[in-house]
Amino acid sequence: MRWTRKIAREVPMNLLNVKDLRVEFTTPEGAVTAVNDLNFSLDAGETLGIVGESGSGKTQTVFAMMGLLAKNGIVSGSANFKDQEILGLPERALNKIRAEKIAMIFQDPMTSLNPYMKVGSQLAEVLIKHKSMNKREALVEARQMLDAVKIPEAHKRLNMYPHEFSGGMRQRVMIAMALLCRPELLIADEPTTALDVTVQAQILSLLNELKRDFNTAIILITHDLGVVAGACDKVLVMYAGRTMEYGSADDIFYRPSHPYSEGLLQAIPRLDAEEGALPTIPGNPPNLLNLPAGCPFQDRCHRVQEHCRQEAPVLTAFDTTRMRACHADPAEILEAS
Ligand SMILES: Nc1ncnc2c1ncn2[C@@H]1O[C@H](COP(=O)(O)OP(=O)(O)OP(=O)(O)O)[C@@H](O)[C@H]1O
Repeated sequence: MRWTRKIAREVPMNLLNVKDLRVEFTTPEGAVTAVNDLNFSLDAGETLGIVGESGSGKTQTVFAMMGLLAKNGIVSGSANFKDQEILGLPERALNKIRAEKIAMIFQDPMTSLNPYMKVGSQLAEVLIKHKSMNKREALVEARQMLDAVKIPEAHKRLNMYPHEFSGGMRQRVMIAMALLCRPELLIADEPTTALDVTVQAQILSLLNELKRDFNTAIILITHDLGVVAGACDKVLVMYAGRTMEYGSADDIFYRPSHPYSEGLLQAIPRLDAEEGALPTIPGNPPNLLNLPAGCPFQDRCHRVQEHCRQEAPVLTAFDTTRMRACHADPAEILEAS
């Protein structure tokens, strides 16, 4: 009996399996493949960072899973959440999953909060609708959740409107709202981008704490590789809709094996850096309507070889904990890090 319990604790429960996820948009100029055969998985209580510059396909990846693609989007592949295929589920079933099992928070909390309704009523409404609570019970639970996300004087805040909160506090309210139904997965799309650095750090540390307390798995979407360092267990680096590197956060942060990850790392502001412009990766991401033959990163890659312009590298296991899509010698990149 004791042995069974021990095993149950040690073997993490697989929560989400995404296989060959592909998103194509039909546009007057032609088809745009925004997400190109993506594969990743997530265990209960684990945090995955999806990192890449603007337009790399991060948001469309999760939109596809959640049934939120624009009308001109076509999705294929598979997203298996707790042994249920969620791609292509009817709206009703998706609504239930979105309300109770997989919650989402975005960069701008005001897009999800009603400016004309007190915060307490908005939180309570979720519980009345999805947990069949009465208003009194719901307000008690709402206050407890505001406490959990460390909003001071939560009892007073219940009676305030969203505009009376600071940006960081509003993001905490959104996190509280997202966690009310105890989702098993929280998708946070650039949750700290609009906040200043100190508040950003507080929100990330809050997410870490909540993950531990509620055992919620998190997909954290960001363009800033620095954000994932302390917050994520594993990282998927995306470029032009494709996986460039996928592995443990420690590996990618401390020992990147892809030139694109190297570039993202160099673009992280460092406290010990001399003053001056932050290095960015020269050039711009390619036009998805007109991708070059070979590797999509070739024109911006400082390790480009002739081969890269002819043949797209295939995503291949590189060591036991990661995969990479690159023709360059990983040993050279590791040596430089
Ligand atoms: N409805 C649409 N029709 C055509 N192309 C679209 C549509 N929606 C998104 N795209 C394209 O899909 C690509 C990926 O977009 P996505 O929103 O996933 O990027 P992202 O990595 O999340 O970037 P950001 O950080 O700027 O949000 C972009 O090139 C975008 O222009």
